[in-house]
Amino acid sequence: TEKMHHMITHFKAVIKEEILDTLHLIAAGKWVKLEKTTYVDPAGSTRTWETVKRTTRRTNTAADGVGVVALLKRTLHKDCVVMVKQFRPPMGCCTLEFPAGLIDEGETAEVAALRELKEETGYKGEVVAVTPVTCLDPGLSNCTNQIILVNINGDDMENINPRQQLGEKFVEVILLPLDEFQAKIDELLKKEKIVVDARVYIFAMGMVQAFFKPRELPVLKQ
Ligand SMILES: Nc1nc(=O)[nH]c2c1ncn2[C@H]1C[C@H](O)[C@@H](COP(=O)(O)OP(=O)(O)O)O1
Repeated sequence: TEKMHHMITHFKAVIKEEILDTLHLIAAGKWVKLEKTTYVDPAGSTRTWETVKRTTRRTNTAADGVGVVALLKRTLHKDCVVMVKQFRPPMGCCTLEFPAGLIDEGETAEVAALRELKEETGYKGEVVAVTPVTCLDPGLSNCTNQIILVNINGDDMENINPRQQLGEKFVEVILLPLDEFQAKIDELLKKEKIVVDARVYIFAMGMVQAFFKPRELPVLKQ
């Protein structure tokens, strides 16, 4: 296993992708393309993989898109996570997601996050933290995201009656209290045919740990 670990950490990965890209294009649409990626595995065998890529990826942006974890903070209200529900054609149903979108040409992830939040929810936020570039479904696609943590001052006049700026999109805004985030998502899932985004549910599980089991001391396992 030590030899295997060495081979994996010294993986030489994809070979001459820029040349093989054009030779091994299987199909291309306006938004996505399907390619055959050639790479060398740890045992030295040359293999191929069917890879989905976005055609919209910019050369000067770190990630394809952003996801926004937006916390709405208002006097005399519980802090709420600002969520969006929308019909997603690939899923054939509605999904519960963090506000999100693709990064436009020349935009930073932070600017894209505040723009998408404003468009999809109407809220004006302030960036609190930014994740590194994260992968989304690496067995399928090279798609990447940065998650931006944003605070929204709900007492600010601008955020009292937020108005979405959607264009051709149809997005429903759902506010869920942070301290009951997982329970409220579970309620929604029971009530309607909706699929929750993995990042959202993992965040919800993390919140349960943070609220109810902070600094749990290590104990002897039974
Ligand atoms: N895979 C896609 N197929 C499409 O037919 N259209 C697509 C795909 N991905 C993006 N888009 C279109 C739809 C929107 O008009 C724009 C921008 O999407 P954006 O709002 O940035 O991202 P999402 O919220 O994740 O849709 O791209």
